[in-house]
Amino acid sequence: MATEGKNLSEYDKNTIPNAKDFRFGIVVSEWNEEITEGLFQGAFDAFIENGVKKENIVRWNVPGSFELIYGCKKLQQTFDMLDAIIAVGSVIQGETKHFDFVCEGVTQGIKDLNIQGDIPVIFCVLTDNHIEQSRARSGGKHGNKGTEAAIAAIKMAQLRKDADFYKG
Ligand SMILES: Nc1c(NC[C@H](O)[C@H](O)[C@H](O)CO)[nH]c(=O)[nH]c1=O
Ligand SMILES: CC(=O)[C@@H](O)COP(=O)(O)O
Repeated sequence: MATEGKNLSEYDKNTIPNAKDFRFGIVVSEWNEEITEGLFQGAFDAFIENGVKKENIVRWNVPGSFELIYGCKKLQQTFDMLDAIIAVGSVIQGETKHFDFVCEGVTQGIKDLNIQGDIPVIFCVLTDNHIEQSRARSGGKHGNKGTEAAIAAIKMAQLRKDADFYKG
């Protein structure tokens, strides 16, 4: 189902693990700040609504979505007690193929961080044709992808905790 057929902000609270002891990082791209601030707020609010303590949420900013890769890598290394990280970005098609390379680079880079690192990195990067699509997905008619990302982060933090428990 495409985003068009669902609301990114809707979730069943009964399926969300207890997040009160989890610690999260959010790395936010400054490109398309109107959009990325909306995504950040959606994620932050969802964390608080699900019991995460404000003091357990750390935010770093990076210049653009391509820098999310390095920023998330350094956050993993610097705060190794984090339970999950969200990478927040907004890439909007321009006149050239740059959009394609930024989107592909960020996607592959964040994928690599999930393979190489031990802290899950959640992909909260909008890749839109125009800003109206971005607005619709960062608190507009389709909800907020930041909310969706926070829920994913909580679920992956719980999966990681369960895996470590079973590993002993
Ligand atoms: N056009 C967009 C960019 N471009 C900048 C790159 O992300 C990067 O910062 C630059 O190439 C220097 O390494 N970034 C976005 O996040 N969104 C865009 O629409
Ligand atoms: C995603 C981008 O880098 C893009 O917005 C840059 O715009 P342009 O392709 O017109 O240089």
